[in-house]
Amino acid sequence: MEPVIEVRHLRKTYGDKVAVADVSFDVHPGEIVAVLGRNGAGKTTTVETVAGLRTADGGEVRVLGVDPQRHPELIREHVGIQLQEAKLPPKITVAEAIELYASFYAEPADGQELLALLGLTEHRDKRFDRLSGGLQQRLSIALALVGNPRIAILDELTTGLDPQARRETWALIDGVRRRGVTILLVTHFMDEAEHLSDRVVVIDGGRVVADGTPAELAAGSADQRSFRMTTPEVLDPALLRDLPEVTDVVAHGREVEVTGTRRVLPAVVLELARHDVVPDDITTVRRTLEDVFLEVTGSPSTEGVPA
Ligand SMILES: Nc1ncnc2c1ncn2[C@@H]1O[C@H](COP(=O)(O)OP(=O)(O)OP(=O)(O)O)[C@@H](O)[C@H]1O
Repeated sequence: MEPVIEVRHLRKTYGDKVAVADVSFDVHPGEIVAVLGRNGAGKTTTVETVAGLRTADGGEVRVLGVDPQRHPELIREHVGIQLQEAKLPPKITVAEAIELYASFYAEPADGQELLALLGLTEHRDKRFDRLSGGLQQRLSIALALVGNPRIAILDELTTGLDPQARRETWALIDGVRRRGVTILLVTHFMDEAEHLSDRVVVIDGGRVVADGTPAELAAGSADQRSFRMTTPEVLDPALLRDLPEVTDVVAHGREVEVTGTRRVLPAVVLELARHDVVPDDITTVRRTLEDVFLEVTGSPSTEGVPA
């Protein structure tokens, strides 16, 4: 199937500041793709360019086959966008906001159904300024979906929410996906990307540093393996570091973690045997997305509960 979003060598600068240096990725129909990266990585600039809200300085963006800058009416009709800060009149109620947004579209979604999908039915008469952060967030998602979009762009979906509200929001996104909406999601939370998305595009310093399914990213490159073992005596890591199959050795006392090529395990065991060392408790190491993030960006992602 043709991708519904194609980004090729996107570049965007603000004066001297390079916000996006070179970003390319595709999104296919029905996929949930997370754009993951720390603050300032260039995520928002990227997705706002996809939505036609910013103009690229270089590269190419195609949404549903067209340049979003040239066909704003098509983008408005088929792309729903939830931006970082929902700006609504303070006194508007939940139901009124949905009705107002629905009036912008020729064929809007069923407002009642949307309220139910997002758990807002019982809050329909509450004023916007009286809603908790979690409810405001849900309303902003509902508003992004009210035009029955084929693509929804959700930026920092759960920032500022408590852990329970985050989990609830995740469950709602699963519901949105089941409606067949393609979702481009911006997040700086690893667990969110891992939980919600089919594919993760990691952006750092305005460039894509990794792109794959959460499982692919966690598995690492096909040629890389890591394992842990315990040795009878504390081992001099230099013994293993010189092997051509080994790329890294980390020792904590008798516990050693070795990373290397596909053949690293037999090479290490053979080398140890030459020194009469028989390792014990050999286990292969499965990397998490957090490890991948660390590896490709050089520092941890934002962890834990949003501030
Ligand atoms: N309108 C603007 N004018 C000048 N600089 C900008 C503008 N918008 C973004 N930037 C800068 O471009 C870089 C990328 O910003 P962007 O908002 O795309 O990153 P982000 O990954 O979405 O970060 P955040 O999670 O903080 O929104 C940042 O250094 C930011 O300060």
